[in-house]
Amino acid sequence: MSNHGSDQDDTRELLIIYATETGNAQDTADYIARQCRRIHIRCRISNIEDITVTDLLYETVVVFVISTTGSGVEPRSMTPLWTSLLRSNLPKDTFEDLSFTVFGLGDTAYEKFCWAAKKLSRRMQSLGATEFVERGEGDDQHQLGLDGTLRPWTESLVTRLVDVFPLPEGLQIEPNSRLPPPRVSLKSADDQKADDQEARILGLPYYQATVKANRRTTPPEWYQDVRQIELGFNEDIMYEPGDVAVIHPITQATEVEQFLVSLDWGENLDNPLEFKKNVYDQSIPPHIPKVTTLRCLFSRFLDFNAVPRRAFFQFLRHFTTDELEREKLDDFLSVEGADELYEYCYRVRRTIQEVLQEFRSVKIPMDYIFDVFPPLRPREFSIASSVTKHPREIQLCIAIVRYRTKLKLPRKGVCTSYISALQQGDAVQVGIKKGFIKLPTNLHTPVLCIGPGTGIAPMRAVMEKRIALGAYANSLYFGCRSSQKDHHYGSEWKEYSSQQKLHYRVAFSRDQPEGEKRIYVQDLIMEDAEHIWNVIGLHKGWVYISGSSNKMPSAVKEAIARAVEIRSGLSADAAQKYVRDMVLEGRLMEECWG
Ligand SMILES: Cc1cc2nc3c(=O)[nH]c(=O)nc-3n(C[C@H](O)[C@H](O)[C@H](O)COP(=O)(O)O)c2cc1C
Repeated sequence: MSNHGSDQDDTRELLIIYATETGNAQDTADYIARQCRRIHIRCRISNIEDITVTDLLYETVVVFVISTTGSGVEPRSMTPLWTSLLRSNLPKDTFEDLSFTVFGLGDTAYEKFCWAAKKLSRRMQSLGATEFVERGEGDDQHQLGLDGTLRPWTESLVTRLVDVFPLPEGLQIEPNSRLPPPRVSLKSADDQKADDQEARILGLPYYQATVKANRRTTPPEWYQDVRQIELGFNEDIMYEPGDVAVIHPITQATEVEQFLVSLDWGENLDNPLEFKKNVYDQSIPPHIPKVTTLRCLFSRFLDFNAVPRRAFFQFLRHFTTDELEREKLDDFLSVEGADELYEYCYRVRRTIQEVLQEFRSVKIPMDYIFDVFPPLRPREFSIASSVTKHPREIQLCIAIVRYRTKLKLPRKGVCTSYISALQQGDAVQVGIKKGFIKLPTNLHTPVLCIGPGTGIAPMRAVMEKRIALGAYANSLYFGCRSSQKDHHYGSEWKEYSSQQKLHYRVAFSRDQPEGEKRIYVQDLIMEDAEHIWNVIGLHKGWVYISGSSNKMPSAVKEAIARAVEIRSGLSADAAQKYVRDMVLEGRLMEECWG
């Protein structure tokens, strides 16, 4: 990448390509574009699914923003480009004129941290592209959230870009504190009727469902509220074990009203509004109706219960009229104030709504709603049923997210709160997405499922389908705290095993007397080394691991390797390689979530 003089201003442009599964990479692309604006570089932003190898040949500078999903896998939207990039007939100098960098989004709690970004970076270099800024790795576990890694990395990107594209004469780097233009202009559309459209689930087949049941399966006093949700459809739907249901939450009407009243927008709640996009390099939530209302936007499209990003406080700084509030916000945004902001907001998971209740003099100009409020995101849940056993139905096993921090009110998950309040007969929009599980076509091939906690959901789908097809070489290892409180689908497992259709093992971690070692699924796997080797080694069985705990999959794979070592006579290293090879052969699959 050579230095460009100021006479080449038309080249002060780059392409940001994002690959996202749940939207964070798109937000990140928006943020990078805003930072590039400060140095007068124009960014075009593209979803990776719209990009081909040929498109890349026409680019000179590209910033990739790539998340990782499903245990080291690239987001689905990236698969077509990724497959083309892997073609062996691409010459080694394909991208010799291209400078690129990658910012990965990931979570260090997963074994394959930022895997998709790493793979892409390596492949681009092997095809001749130059990595002009070292790859960045965003980590969900950072105490300041994504901002903790994204901000310093973007600073280094900006510095490098200024090096390469010196600022044209007369132009300065704009300070971060400058108020960006709003993403949209809103105007009243009194003569038109608002369309109270649902938020669509992007790029997926989606269906109208009716709630048939919403049952709490754990006792009221139990620490975790787990729900059995049954959704009925009046058409045939198709899904396979491992597939996930995507549900778009709707915020409760009273909550939306109270919030809009608190912003002084109560009088405009139902006034029809039209909006025009003002800026080319920032996104707005997809599928917003052409004529809408504040009520519709805050019920279905915008999230005021999210924990705010740092940029939110930057906007508040512009929109407060109170000197003391401004000082407080300046403190939060200063380098020295980072810890204070962490304590105030991130550690206790304070929400946008709660922050606004404290900064009372803030008046948000309505045109800034898409800048200040993040999109209300759909969430994914592994389906716990099979169409074979439950036609026209989807069943889910969901733990309602609720926990305490130092703040008085308990913290609640946005989507699971919506789900927990669903009543029989309510309508829900459901998208169906392919999961990462595949079943063996040969019914004699044994399967071994390990799904502790709500990780049991996709395993129930596997068992229902296998048993309905007459495949009885099934093993299930389940773990929970108590035989009485959270033994999900326990009676079904007992019945299948009494019919010799299932080898069922369960670890109740808290049922032992005080002081005794707690037992988990990995302990049972090690105890059952002979059975495990019989299934995976002698009969070439397939293994599925599923659960919400990030550390569990590696502990389970470790235990399987130990079992292999004990029974097969392989060395410890060879046994570990055996398990890694099972992953490569596609006979060990994971469906895990954070
Ligand atoms: C089901 C699931 C699987 C994930 N697997 C990984 C993983 O294997 N490695 C990793 O670094 N991060 C993993 N993550 C974390 C995401 O990469 C991270 O949350 C990121 O911010 C998501 O960005 P996106 O919204 O653009 O897709 C996973 C997240 C989920 C929900």
